[in-house]
Amino acid sequence: MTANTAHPAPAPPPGRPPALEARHLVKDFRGFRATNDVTLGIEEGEIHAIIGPNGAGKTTLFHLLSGFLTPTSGEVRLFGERIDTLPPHAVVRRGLSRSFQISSVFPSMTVRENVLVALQSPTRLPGQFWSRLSTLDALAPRAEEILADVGLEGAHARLAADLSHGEKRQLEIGISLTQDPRVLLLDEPTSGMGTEGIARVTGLVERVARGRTVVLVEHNMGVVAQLAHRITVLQYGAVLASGRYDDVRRDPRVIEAYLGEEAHA
Ligand SMILES: Nc1ncnc2c1ncn2[C@@H]1O[C@H](COP(=O)(O)OP(=O)(O)OP(=O)(O)O)[C@@H](O)[C@H]1O
Repeated sequence: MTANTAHPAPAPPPGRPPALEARHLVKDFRGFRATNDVTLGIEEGEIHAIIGPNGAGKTTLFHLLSGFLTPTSGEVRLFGERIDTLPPHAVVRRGLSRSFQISSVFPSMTVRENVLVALQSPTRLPGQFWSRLSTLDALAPRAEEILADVGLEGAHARLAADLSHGEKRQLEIGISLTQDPRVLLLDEPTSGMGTEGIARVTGLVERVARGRTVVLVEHNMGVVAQLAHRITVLQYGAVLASGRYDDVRRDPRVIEAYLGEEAHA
């Protein structure tokens, strides 16, 4: 398996801070250290995969990076600005959006309604939870655009409950895009999918990554190899290795800890 050659890793803009940065992040849960001194810089325009065995701390790191958990110590910075002290909605306003491993889709609404509700969420229209119909009309073209971006243009009138698992993931990514994120965090976007769904969502991530920074947790190493410019391997909450896919997969510590035989392929 070879690394992402379709688009080379972007060169970090000189003098600019990373898009997303963790500095000495620590998270303790009642004495258990789930995140152990994680320092990590993700450059603007990069697709960065976070991998590691079950329980390695990937989801906890995601929660910390997106403001859903407050670190015990350390810092998170978005384009140089500290965000670890901000609530999640304030982090979204600054340009970071995430999708969830647990579905965030409203099943009893249509696909289009799900996107419209997200478009008029309080993070976009402060002080209003449910806007007037005229506002909904104004948002309709953007909703159609997002549905086309995620390949659901033909499904806008269907109930979200009736979507396939893969289509739900497409819709979740669409919902994340309503916030116009500069940095998009995707938690296991291909989990539970067959070959066809994996190929569709991988292509979708490639598309939405254009002009954005994407960080994803992903177990499927084929997907990681195809998408990621750089990867970070977590083990016991700490960074075991971080760098270009081809370099990291040859790191003997990574081979021993995680990749196993696949790394020799
Ligand atoms: N709220 C919590 N309270 C106590 N322990 C927690 C909490 N959240 C996570 N942990 C523990 O922290 C460790 C890391 O969990 P985390 O879910 O971040 O790992 P992961 O790499 O995402 O795992 P998986 O691949 O299975 O999703 C695990 O041992 C988990 O039991």
